Amino acid sequence: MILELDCGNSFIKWRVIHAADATISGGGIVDSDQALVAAVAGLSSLSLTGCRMVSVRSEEETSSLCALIQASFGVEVNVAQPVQEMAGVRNGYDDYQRLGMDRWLGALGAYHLAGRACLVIDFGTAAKADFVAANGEHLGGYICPGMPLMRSQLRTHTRRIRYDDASAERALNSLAPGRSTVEAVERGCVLMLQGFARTQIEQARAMWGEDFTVFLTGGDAPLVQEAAPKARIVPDLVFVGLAMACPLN
Ligand SMILES: Nc1ncnc2c1ncn2[C@@H]1O[C@H](COP(=O)(O)OP(=O)(O)OP(=O)(O)O)[C@@H](O)[C@H]1O
Ligand SMILES: CC(C)(CO)[C@@H](O)C(=O)NCCC(=O)O
Ligand SMILES: [K+]
Repeated sequence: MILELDCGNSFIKWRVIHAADATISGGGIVDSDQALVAAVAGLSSLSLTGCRMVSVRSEEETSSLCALIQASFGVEVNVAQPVQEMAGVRNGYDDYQRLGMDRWLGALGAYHLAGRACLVIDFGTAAKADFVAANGEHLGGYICPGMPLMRSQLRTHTRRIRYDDASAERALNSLAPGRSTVEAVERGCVLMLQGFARTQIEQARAMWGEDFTVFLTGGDAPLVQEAAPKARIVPDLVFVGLAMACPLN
């Protein structure tokens, strides 16, 4: 069994797959290293043979999590590293090491799945878009605040925007003009994300006509789905790229 980890800025997504056929025997989302170890250890009949990880965290945080995994489960951790080119995709950054590894693996996974030009839009703590041309050239992308960051900036920098998580969730049953603070903020931020998605799709269309595939991923992808009706929602897109970047046997 292989432990797969996607360490984002706010959450760690994990899953355990069987090495032979890649069937999934467990997975989840946790908000700390300790919660990760507890959740993985709680899987029945766990016998890990390896671990692969992508991290956008600092070197220190990443190596301390690797040490914890090794101490807890006795497996080496294979951490995905930046490269200029892999699986037919060429990194488009001036300095390829600066491109976020979650973005790079998402682009690898998408191009592998689509086999043609693709646009990957990932709605996590940050929202990001990446363009890969039909010949595998990564053209670059965009980064902007995701839902959690937009929300918290408004809450932090205004005196009178205050609401709890439960009312935030209720506010998203519609996108009609808000009639309360919580509705106005939550729906306004969702419309920002949808506008981001629509603009990227327009740009892809200007370059590629209709010959491209849109992938939506990240925890907040469902909020944007209606703005991208033809998109494929692939929650585990980063894991697809991770398996390509860190093959284990
Ligand atoms: N089951 C879930 N657990 C945690 N967050 C969730 C869940 N479902 C949806 N979300 C939402 O997903 C968002 C976080 O997305 P994600 O986990 O992709 O971010 P991240 O990987 O930490 O960030 P980034 O990829 O930008 O570094 C939050 O806004 C959160 O509310
Ligand atoms: C943009 C984030 C924070 C999204 O997780 C991550 O991909 C990252 O830290 N990237 C490095 C900066 C860049 O991609 O240009
Ligand atoms: K991530």
